[in-house]
Amino acid sequence: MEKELLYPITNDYRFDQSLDGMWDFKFDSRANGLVEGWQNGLPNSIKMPVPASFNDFFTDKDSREYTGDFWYSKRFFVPSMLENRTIAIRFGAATHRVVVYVNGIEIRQHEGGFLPFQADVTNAIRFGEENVVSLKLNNELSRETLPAGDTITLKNGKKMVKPFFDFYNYSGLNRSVHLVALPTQRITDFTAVTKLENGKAYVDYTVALLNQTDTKISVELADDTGKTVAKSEGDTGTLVVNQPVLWQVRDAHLYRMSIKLFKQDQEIDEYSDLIGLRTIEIKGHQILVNDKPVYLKGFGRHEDSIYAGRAYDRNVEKRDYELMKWMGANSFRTSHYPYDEEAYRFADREGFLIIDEVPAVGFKMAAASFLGGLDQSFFDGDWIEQLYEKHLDQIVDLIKRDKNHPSVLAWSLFNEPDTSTDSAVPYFKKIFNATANLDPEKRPRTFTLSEDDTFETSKCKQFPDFYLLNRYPGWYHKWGYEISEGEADLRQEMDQWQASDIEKPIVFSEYGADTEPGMHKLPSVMWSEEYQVELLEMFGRVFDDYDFIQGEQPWNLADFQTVEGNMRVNGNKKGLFTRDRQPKEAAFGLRQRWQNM
Ligand SMILES: CCC[C@@H]1NC[C@@H](O)[C@H](O)[C@H]1C(=O)O
Repeated sequence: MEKELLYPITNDYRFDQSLDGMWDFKFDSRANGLVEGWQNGLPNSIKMPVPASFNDFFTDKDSREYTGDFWYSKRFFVPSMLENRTIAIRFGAATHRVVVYVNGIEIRQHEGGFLPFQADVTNAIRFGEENVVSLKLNNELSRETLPAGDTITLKNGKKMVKPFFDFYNYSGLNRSVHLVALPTQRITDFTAVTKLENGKAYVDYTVALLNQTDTKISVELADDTGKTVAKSEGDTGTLVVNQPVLWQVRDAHLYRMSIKLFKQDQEIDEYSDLIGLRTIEIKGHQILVNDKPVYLKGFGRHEDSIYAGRAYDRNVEKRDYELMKWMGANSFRTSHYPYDEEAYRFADREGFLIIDEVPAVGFKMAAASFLGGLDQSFFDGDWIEQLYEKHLDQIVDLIKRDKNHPSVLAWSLFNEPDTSTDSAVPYFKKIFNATANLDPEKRPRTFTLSEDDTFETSKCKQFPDFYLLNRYPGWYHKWGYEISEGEADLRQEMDQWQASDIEKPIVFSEYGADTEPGMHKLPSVMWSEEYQVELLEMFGRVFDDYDFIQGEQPWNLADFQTVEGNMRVNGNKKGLFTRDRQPKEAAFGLRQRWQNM
């Protein structure tokens, strides 16, 4: 659980320098880098881009599939003028775990490959000189890690991951690295929660400090013209905005919240960030934004692109937003892990709603179906206690990092966990109880129900504030000419939800068909573009017949890289767009449906 996750900025008190670029890189297959002194720098290393996954740069299989310890290292200068400040290195993510060394001294460790963390290096660096940061990463999976899987050792001695999910185990420094200099007495966090009443916005805020002695706080809110519209003082308070311009879905308006810290009337720190004035509520079968019902049109996505793997690439993000806007979308789920912080800033600006998901994926032994399936309940495993600690830790940090984004609609605490056995219930009860008050705004919490976890079979329907359904009739069962049976089964389940006393919205968070771009067949067959069109049309017909269905997010926005398997053709091809972001036939049909909604 990180203490400080504020996004790095530069101003008169704070300094932020990127350490992105080419780093030294070296595999440590015998895990003896530490003994050989790699914490002081890497001998006989190669150069590796940061941010990037290392996997797809290589031409040999052993390097691409490498599993185990591997090191990054970089020399960096710290100017003397930064003395008397806290010096830290902030990592956007390191996948999946890391030990941080500076000038040979171990600074800290971090577990969890999709959230930021900060290493305070003040006592290890030398001012006015070159310093060296060395990182020992590890990308193995286990049943007590997020995401879940196994790691095996082959007869040839090579390690290999066996994920309980299908996205590729891209590894490395997948997000930006920053060198930051901070005031020793400083702002470490803030919250801003909006209420709307009688045409005014009331922003209840809190400010957290490191070392509060003799300090005072002032807070201002400025509109997008820079005009101050509200002021307050103190570490908690309410900013009152007359005639607020609200943050609306696909019509975003942002305000800049500026916090100033004074000591004996002298300003010693300032932090500002953009917020949106809006409210979110689940009411009966509806999702309300600013008291108005919203129907979610969007996608499950992946951070995935050619060459850099899972690395955050703002060029890809920009193209994905242009595609989603072209489609008439208004939302997406960060399947199956927290995305880079910039992706949420895109959504804040574009007025997109985000279902923000932790990497609690693979919590289902049958999902290891690429490995022939493992027949037992995941929640009966002896790994559950360890897993719970890491799971809660990552939910805490996810909410701490993303709580002030107007785009965040809800928190997804699992993807397709096995909720078909009683042993799931105590685990879910602990997670949902422990996370009930983490979000100051108390946004809805949910998880995706896999297609084996139906209205009849799931034992955990009592927990979510609304439902995310992953359903694959027409693909994983009742496929091809049998699709009419698949539709009938789906309608039967929807009738059960409708007949129940459950008064919560349902969003379809996954449905789709693998589709080979350019494959055409009349009449359609599976894998053809025509089949994907017909399957999505089938789902559209069902959605239109049940008013408690309040959202549709087909799987996936784009094709993406997966593990190898006899059910994958160089990746998952359920994208509405190809991996290089060009449309398949189904994109045009779905666009027309959404334009007319
Ligand atoms: C029946 C499970 C479907 C599965 N759901 C999780 C996604 O991460 C996968 O990509 C998707 C698929 O297999 O296409």
